[in-house]
Amino acid sequence: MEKHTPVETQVRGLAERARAAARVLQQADTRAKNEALLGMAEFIVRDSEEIQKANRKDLRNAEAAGLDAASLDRLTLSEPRLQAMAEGLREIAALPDPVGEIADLKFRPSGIQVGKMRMPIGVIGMIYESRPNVTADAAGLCLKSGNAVILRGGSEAFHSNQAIAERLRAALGRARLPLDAIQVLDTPDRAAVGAMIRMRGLIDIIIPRGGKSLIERISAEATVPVIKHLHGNCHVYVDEFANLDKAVRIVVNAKVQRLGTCNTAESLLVHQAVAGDMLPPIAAALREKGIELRGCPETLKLLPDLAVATEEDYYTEYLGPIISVKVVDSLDAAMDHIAQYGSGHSEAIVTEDYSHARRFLREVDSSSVMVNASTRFADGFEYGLGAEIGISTDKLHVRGPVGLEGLTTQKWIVLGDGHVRQ
Ligand SMILES: NC(=O)C1=CN([C@@H]2O[C@H](COP(=O)(O)OP(=O)(O)OC[C@H]3O[C@@H](n4cnc5c(N)ncnc54)[C@H](OP(=O)(O)O)[C@@H]3O)[C@@H](O)[C@H]2O)C=CC1
Ligand SMILES: N[C@@H](CCC(=O)OP(=O)(O)O)C(=O)O
Repeated sequence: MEKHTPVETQVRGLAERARAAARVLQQADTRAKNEALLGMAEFIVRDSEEIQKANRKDLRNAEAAGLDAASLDRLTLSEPRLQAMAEGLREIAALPDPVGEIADLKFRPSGIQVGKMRMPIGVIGMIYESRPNVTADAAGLCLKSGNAVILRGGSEAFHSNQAIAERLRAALGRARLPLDAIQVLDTPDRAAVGAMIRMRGLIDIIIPRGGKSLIERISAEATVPVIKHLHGNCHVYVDEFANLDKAVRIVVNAKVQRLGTCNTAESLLVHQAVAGDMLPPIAAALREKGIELRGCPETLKLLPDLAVATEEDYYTEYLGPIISVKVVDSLDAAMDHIAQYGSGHSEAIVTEDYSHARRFLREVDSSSVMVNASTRFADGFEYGLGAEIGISTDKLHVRGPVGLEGLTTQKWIVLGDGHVRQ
């Protein structure tokens, strides 16, 4: 008989219970799911002091471990953030239920009707950063889309996630839905991640949200299908036909609006024909916001006091107040640079030229490609999905911001009335 480690046995138990819960959830009616979502919001608000107490424990440990200020901020659950989490759950309750939706129903010459019905995926395993609000967002989206979920948040958020999960599960119980529809791993041991990603047959999809170390492990070890939500080395390309005012606004917003998110711009490309006019004001606007620029030799001719950008810089997602800069001699060179160094997340062109905009949209192979807009728009809420589980940098089964629909699949349905094939 195959031997399992204690962690593997623990994760298998969770996955088996999730599988059983998923079968019930698949049939759950919208009213029960919404009742649970509203209950989750209610309990999070009601027990906000308890949740913040657990969060303070995490914050103390994280501070002692020397976590940086941006990460501490992401970990913090203030009263307004808990209110926002609750509001997010209420918004998910208000979204239409995608499960059971029938589309494309058509008569065939044989007389049968053929169409597609939207279904939950089943059991989702999610591994994500130390941002405890994601626990509620992800659980809410999975529930509404009829999926059971096993959540593994960052270890720094361990106590916060346990406290939130307790409230989420209490709401499931009140709505008479299976508690095992939402389970949070109760160990920070990374071996549990290794076990989750090999639970083929019990977990249907793994959604990893994270950076390099997570990518490497998933790529080497996962046997369960994966929808990667990975790092964003996002670019803004200021074309030779760019409008200066738009360029400054877009570059500043894409870099500065939130430094630590995956859709933040990490690299600025500027066409050489306009670099002399546009780089100095763009650089000044970025520096005013405390951003350090690291440039190529051409950039340094215009802005000699900058640090030199190395090859490594162009591959780097800083998640902080630094941006790499490169002067390029054509639209093709900009797109080649993005193809080589980018992570396929989100890229923007600033241009007034229709043909360049069209080529950029068509030829850049990233999950979101934008014309004259900030990469920070790559977000489920901004795209009208209501909420998001994250941004898929994979091409299968869903790409870009993933909302309720991305957490479902479609099966074929056939309606006959005694029809047989000739
Ligand atoms: N595309 C998207 O939707 C999103 C992408 N991101 C990306 O995430 C990154 C920032 O988040 P960050 O917190 O640094 O991410 P990390 O990759 O460090 O951590 C994310 C999660 O993965 C776990 N993990 C990391 N490495 C391993 C490993 N080798 N084995 C097992 N588990 C592992 C972490 O656990 P542990 O706590 O043990 O470290 C944590 O739960 C950025 O690159 C950002 O772009 C962030 C949000 C959304
Ligand atoms: N869509 C989000 C970014 C994705 C996200 O949640 O990233 P992160 O803040 O790194 O966990 C936003 O635009 O704020």
